[in-house]
Amino acid sequence: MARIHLDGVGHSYDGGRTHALQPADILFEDGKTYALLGPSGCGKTTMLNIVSGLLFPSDGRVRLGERDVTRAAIADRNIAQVFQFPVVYRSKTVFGNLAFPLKCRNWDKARIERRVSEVAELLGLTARLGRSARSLTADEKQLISLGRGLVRDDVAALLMDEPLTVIDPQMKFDLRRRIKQANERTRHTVIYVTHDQNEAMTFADEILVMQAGRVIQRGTPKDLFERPLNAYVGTFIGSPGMNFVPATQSGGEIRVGGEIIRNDAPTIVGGTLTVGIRPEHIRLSATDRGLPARVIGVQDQGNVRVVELELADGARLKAKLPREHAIPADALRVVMPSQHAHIYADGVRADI
Ligand SMILES: Nc1ncnc2c1ncn2[C@@H]1O[C@H](COP(=O)(O)OP(=O)(O)OP(=O)(O)O)[C@@H](O)[C@H]1O
Repeated sequence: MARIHLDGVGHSYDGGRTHALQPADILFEDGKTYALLGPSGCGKTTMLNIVSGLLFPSDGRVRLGERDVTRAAIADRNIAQVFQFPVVYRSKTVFGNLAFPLKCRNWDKARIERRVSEVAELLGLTARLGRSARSLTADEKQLISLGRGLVRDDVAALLMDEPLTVIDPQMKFDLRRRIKQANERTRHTVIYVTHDQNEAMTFADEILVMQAGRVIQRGTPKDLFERPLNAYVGTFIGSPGMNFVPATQSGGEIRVGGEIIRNDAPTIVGGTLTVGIRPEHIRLSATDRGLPARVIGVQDQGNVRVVELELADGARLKAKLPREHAIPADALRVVMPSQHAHIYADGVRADI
C-alpha cells in the first residue's frame, strides 16, 4: 500500500501542442478510495494510465510512496489494474485465473487456496471455481478480472477503469458494496475511473471531478453535493443537478425575484449573479412566504417526485420532494432555505 503523488504531472499526446491532462499536483493518500469522475474525454484514463505505467507523462514526476516511478515499467510498480472489458485466460479455470497473480509471486499452495476462496466468495464465484473461463458469460468474465485485481493484498495500489460497464445493472449495486467491503479489509489505495456520479458517490472516500484535463474540485461525496465550487460541479453532481436562478445584490442582501434569500452575503465585485440551490433543498408552500411560482411538470420517480417550476420572472427550477409531500394546487410558493442557497458569480462560488 502506498500514497501516490503526481508531482506536476501532465500529458500531451501531440508533442506539447495540447494537453489531454494539464500539469498539476495531485496526491492520493495511502489506503483511501478515490473516484475520477467526469465526462468522456476529460482525461480520466490518461491519469490512470500514467499511474499504472501504461503511459509515461510528458510533464512531471510520479511517486509511489517514496519511489520515483515516472519511467518505471508496469511490472516494477506493484499495481493491480482492472479494465473496462474482461481480460481472462480462456484456457484456465476460474480458480486458475484467480490464482495466477499469486502463483507468479510464488505464494504457497495453502495461502493461494485460502485467498482465492475468500475472493471467490466475495464475488459470488465459489460455485464456478472449477469451470473453464471460456464457458462463462461476459458478466462472469468481468467478475474474474475484478477478482484478479482484488486477489493480491500486497499491491501498492488498485486501479479500476470503469470496471462495472459490462456488468448487469441489477448486480452493479451489490458488487460496488462488495468491492468496498473487500477494500475496507485490505486498505488498498484505490483509484476508480467512472463517468457515473452514482458509482463515484457510493464508492469513493473522495471524488476528483474532472473537466477538460483538469481536476476542478475534489472532496467527499458530501462536500461535492453540499458545497460545489462551480456551476459545472453543481450540475454534474446530483440528479437532477443544482438549480441556478438569477439573483441581485444590494449590500449584504441577495434577492431572487424581489425576495430576500440571503442577508449575510459578502460584497461580490462583478459577474452575473445566481443563487445555486439543490432540488432536494427546495420546499413548496401554500402560505404567503416564498416566491410565487407555477408548476410546469411533475416527474414521478417512485418514492420521490421532481417538480419543474417557473417563477414569476420566467426563471425555471426543479424541486425534488418525498412522495408524501403535497404539491399545493393554488398560490404555490417556492421556499429557498438560506443555509442551502449558495451564491455564484459567473458560475463560480462567491460566498466562501
Ligand atoms: N492514444 C491517444 N492518442 C491521442 N489522443 C488521445 C489518446 N488517448 C486519449 N487521447 C485524447 O486525450 C483526451 C483524454 O482522453 P481520456 O481517454 O484520458 O479521457 P477519459 O476521460 O478517460 O474518456 P473516456 O471516458 O471516454 O475513456 C481525449 O481528448 C482523447 O481523445
